Formats: sequence, structure tokens, C-alpha cells
Amino acid sequence: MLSPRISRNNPANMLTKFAGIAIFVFFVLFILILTSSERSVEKIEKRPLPTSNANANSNQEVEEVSSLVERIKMLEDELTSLRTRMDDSDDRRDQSLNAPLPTTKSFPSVRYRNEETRKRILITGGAGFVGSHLVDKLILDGHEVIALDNYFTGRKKNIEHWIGHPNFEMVHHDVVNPYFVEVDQIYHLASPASPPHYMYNPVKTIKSNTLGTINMLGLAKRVKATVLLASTSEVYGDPEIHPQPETYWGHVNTIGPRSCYDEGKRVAESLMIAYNKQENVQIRIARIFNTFGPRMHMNDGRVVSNFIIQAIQNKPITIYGNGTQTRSFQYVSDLVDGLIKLMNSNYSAPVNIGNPEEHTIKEFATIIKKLVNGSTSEIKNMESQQDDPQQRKPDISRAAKEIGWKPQVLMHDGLMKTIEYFRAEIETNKRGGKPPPEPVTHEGLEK
Ligand SMILES: O=c1ccn([C@@H]2O[C@H](COP(=O)(O)OP(=O)(O)O[C@H]3OC[C@@H](O)[C@H](O)[C@H]3O)[C@@H](O)[C@H]2O)c(=O)[nH]1
Repeated sequence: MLSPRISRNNPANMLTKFAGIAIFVFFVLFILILTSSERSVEKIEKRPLPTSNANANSNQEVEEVSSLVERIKMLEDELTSLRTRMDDSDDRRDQSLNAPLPTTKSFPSVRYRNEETRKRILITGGAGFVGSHLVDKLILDGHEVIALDNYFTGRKKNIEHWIGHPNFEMVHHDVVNPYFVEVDQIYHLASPASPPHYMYNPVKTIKSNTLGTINMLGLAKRVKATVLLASTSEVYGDPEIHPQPETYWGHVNTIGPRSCYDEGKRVAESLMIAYNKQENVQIRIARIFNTFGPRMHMNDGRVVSNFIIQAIQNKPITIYGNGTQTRSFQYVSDLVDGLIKLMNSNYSAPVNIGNPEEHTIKEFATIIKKLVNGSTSEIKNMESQQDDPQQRKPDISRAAKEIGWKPQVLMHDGLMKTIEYFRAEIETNKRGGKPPPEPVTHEGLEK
């Protein structure tokens, strides 16, 4: 289905609009003729019958009547010309509807698959950072993809290169409401993932992860699809075990500012297990660790985009707290490979997908500053964030054993590609006369 904006620009629709305007003008003119002829008849009827005394005025009256008749004639001519124009426009519209669609857009060549190996795949959050990379990979691999997004954090820009491709459909839809479609697989990614974004509307975050997951599981049950949940390392909360294996139950503050996301995802996992047990729905659970790469939003607010944007613009690099907290960052293409491998495995228990290369945030700030060649940014400590996990690193032995996956891209190489992406984005912004991007902080988004 095309996006509403694109269908509004369709030449057929513009012609329909023109025909509508013409009909309206036609109607107004018709009323005008009616009223003016009625008025003239009334005028004539109300006048006293000409007497011998009135002979002097009779010539004038005859003139008036004939001028009115002339006006009516003129209006009739205009009406005929309008009718002809409307007929022409109808013809042109019919022609344009029958004409072949313009073929100016070219697409990357995609693998050919026959009916047996080609799958129909639904991706919720398909216009988002991770979702759009998954769309690319699956279409290139010859599958049919339907992407759903409510555009809260997703952007049409991320998937516009596929719009019009016969194997792709973009649907504006919020997973909080049910959605029905015949598919073989569902990647359920829809949810804001950056802390300032998911904290912005905590109720909505909970709804997306609970109602959204119920809706996708209901759909999977009905059409017998396999459903993969994009869960998160945040289910481990502020972990007391390091690195974190899937067997760790986690340490989450149920009433803290992160709970809308952490608990939302934990309930989503519970729902997956329940539908699997009770309804025999085929499920996959990916616990995704910190991920970065091109197409992260400039206002994403997570550490990678914030630090890179700050370093490129020589603005202070903002560390929340003392920077001793750790994270392990994976490049987006590794994550996408992991998700596809997991989906196509037979493994239904949770699997960590992340890169175990661990750094303190302080180290990470220095790395970014060095990679953004020539950056003169100072490194600045800010107030720490409540419940910020102090250490995080995935144990990925299960992923290696069960789905044969491990990350391939070095953090350094991924960062170089991401820096290049943000440089280009900032440049485009500048050319478009937009103000320089301000990395989003928790407080910033609240305001
Ligand atoms: O400008 C910043 C942004 C972030 N940080 C710090 O950098 C660390 C990482 O923060 P991010 O916001 O990138 O992401 P978090 O690790 O807190 O949460 C993420 O976890 C895994 C995923 O599921 C989600 O993408 C997200 O919730 C935190 O300690 C944070 O306080 C800064 O020091 N400065």
C-alpha cells in the first residue's frame, strides 16, 4: 500500500480534484441563471399593464428585457464550454488511470525465490533504526515484507528506497491496535528503545509492549506464523551478575523511571512463553544489547549518537555520572544477522544478541573524540541518571551454540561508518537551513 502522501500526489487524484471544482462552478452558475431569470419574470409580471400614458416607458422596458435575454444566452454559452472542459478532464483522467505507472524509480536487484522458499514477513517498527535494516536484508534476500510503523521514532526516510517495489508494503499502523494479514513470520520490533524516548510517554511504552505483543501473538496464532520478539538487555536491569547469561533473572526497579520499558519487555517475554505453552504459537525471543549504526535518529538520545554529534560539532561530550558504568556495543548489521538466524532456528528460549567488547562510558567518550578526527570537544560530566545500569556485557555462548551466531564487525569499523553517516546528516541539515542538531537528553525531551 502506498503512503497517504504519495497517493495524494497521484495525477489521477489531481484530475479528480479538478473535476470536483468544475462541478462546483457549474452548480453555482446554474443557480445564478435560475435566480436571475426568475427575478426578471417577476419584474415583468409585477409591472402595471402599459396604458396610453405609459407608452413613453415601453421602449425602455423592451430594451431591459432583451438585455436580460442576452445575459442568459451568455451564461448558457459559458455553461456549454464548462461542460466540454469537464468531459475533456474526464477523458484525461481515464487515460491516466489506464497508463502504465512511471518506471523512473530503480531498485537494487533482489534475489529470486520461488513460491516454496519465498516468505511473507511482517516487521513491526519497520521504519525504525533496526527495523529498516531488517527490511533491507530480507527484501534483498528475495522475501516479501510488510512494514508497520506509527512513526513515533521511525521515519519514512529509512525505507523510502523500497516504496513502489513489488515485494514491499509500508503500512502506517500502531501495534496497540490489532492488525490482520496473512504472513509466515513476524518480527515484532515496535517500541521506542532510547531511554529518553521510552520515558517520554511511559504509558504508551507499556501499551506498545503489552497490547502490541498480544496483538502480534494473536495474529501469529490465527495465521500460524512464527513470531520473534525484540526483547532487551534491560530485562536484566542493573545486573548483579556479570557478564549476563540468559539464565539470569535480572534486577529491575519496578517503580523506577526505566520500568515502563524494562517491565514492558519482561511482560512481553511472559506473553510469548504463555502463548507458546497454551496456544502452541512458535516463538523466538532476542535479548538485544546496545546497538548502533547509520539511520539512528539525530534526536535518538542514546550515547553513540549523542557523543558522535557532539564531537563532530566540537560541543562538550556529555557523560552522565562519573562514566565508570560500562556498555558493550554491537553494529546494526550483526544484530540483523542474529535476528534472522534466530527466527529461522528452532530455538524458543531467550537468546542474547550483542557484542561482548565492553568499555566504560568514559573510555567510550575518548574513543569517539579520537575517531572524529580533529574534534576539540571537551569531555564533561553531568548529573547521573536514576537506575542507570552500572555494568552490561552479554554472555553470547547460547547464541553461538544454538543459532551459530557471533558478531563480525569490530566496534571501531562500525563507529567509522556511523560517524560518516552523521557527518552527512549534519551537512544535509545545514544545506536545508535547519539549526544544528542538539543531542537529546532526558530533561530535554521532557520539556
Ligand atoms: O549523552 C549521553 C547519553 C548516555 N550516556 C550514558 O551512556 C550509557 C548508555 O546509555 P544509552 O542511552 O545509550 O543506552 P542504555 O544502555 O542506557 O539503554 C539501552 O539499553 C539497551 C537497549 O535495549 C536500548 O537501546 C536502551 O534502553 C548510560 O550509562 C548513559 O547514562 C551518557 O553518558 N551520555
